[in-house]
Amino acid sequence: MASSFHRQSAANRSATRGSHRVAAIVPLPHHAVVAAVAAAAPSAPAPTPVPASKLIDGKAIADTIRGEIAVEVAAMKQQYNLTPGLAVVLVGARKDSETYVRSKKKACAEVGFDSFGTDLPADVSEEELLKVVEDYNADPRVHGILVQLPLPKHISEKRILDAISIEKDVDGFHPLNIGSLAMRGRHPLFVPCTPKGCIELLERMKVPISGRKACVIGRSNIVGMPVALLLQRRDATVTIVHSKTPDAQRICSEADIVVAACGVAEMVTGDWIKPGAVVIDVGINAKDDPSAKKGYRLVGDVEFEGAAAKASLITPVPGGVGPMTIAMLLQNTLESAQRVAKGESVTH
Ligand SMILES: Nc1nc2c(c(=O)[nH]1)N[C@@H](CN(C=O)c1ccc(C(=O)N[C@@H](CCC(=O)O)C(=O)O)cc1)CN2
Repeated sequence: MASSFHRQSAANRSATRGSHRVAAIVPLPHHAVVAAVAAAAPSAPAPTPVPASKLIDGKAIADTIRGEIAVEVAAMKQQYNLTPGLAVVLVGARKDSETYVRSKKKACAEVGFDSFGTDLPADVSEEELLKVVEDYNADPRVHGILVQLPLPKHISEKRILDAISIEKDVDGFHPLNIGSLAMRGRHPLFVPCTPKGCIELLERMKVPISGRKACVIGRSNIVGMPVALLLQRRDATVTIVHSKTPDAQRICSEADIVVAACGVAEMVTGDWIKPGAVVIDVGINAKDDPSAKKGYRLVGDVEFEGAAAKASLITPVPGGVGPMTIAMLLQNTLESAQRVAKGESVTH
């Protein structure tokens, strides 16, 4: 096909204008053929833009929260002469982890926190990493410790997370914090940041939770399981669906609130969504896109256009849950520093 597809050169086009001469034709390079075919082919209808009123703007909400935290930090400095401090430990050189760690340190500076950082090589030993955690446990300037995940395979994530002092566990991953989250009448010192961010989005958007059916897709320790516990604590009727759940789509399509945290790009399509449901998309996946500058774009675990057509409210990716993760980390660190400032003893 390419060889039979031709265009007029600019010179030939101008020569034809008004003269009815038959223009000479020149072969077109392959890439131009492809572009021209695409332009000539009946194109798929452009997706209908999602109305702004349906979008949960996580970035704007996170910015508001960060502003609120900055005000509290200034007050704390004045009243108690105390500055909240966050220690961030990075192991290895994963590009995404480096980006998140940079964003966390920048966010600390913006709200007036002190930040401390330790960058370790990917082949660091478990013992060396434990020593770093223990030093931060003992440092009174540090109110929160965060070890960026994932860790290299040779390091036991469990051993490292368990070593973080419970009163500095601002990621909320310590088993005592998760255990308290699961028990009625108990209150964890810290709630994991991404699940906490999902609930904060629902609450700030005034989405009723009590008595509603919620479906959480995914059962990870970091997101699926704690977000399900948080929804249940707010009196939602929660179903967790996962890779072994028969008929996950039907179960999800009965939910008033959907939290997608399955880690599979665009798995949750419009037919999973009940008309009027609220959709919180936790996924961040890179999808090839030759038209994008980087050659890819970020998509969630939800197929956005299809789900948005059914939902009453939906988070975009990027700009939905992601920015809330860092805002909640700051909030947890502030709470930790406030406990110290007020001399509150930490009990479980
Ligand atoms: N110790 C931890 N490790 C990891 C956590 C965590 O909560 N604690 N969560 C994720 C990564 N993460 C924070 O660490 C994180 C992920 C995404 C975002 C974010 O703002 N995403 C943006 C898009 C960013 C981009 O362009 O790539 C968005 O969704 O708008 C912030 C933090 C795993 N590790």
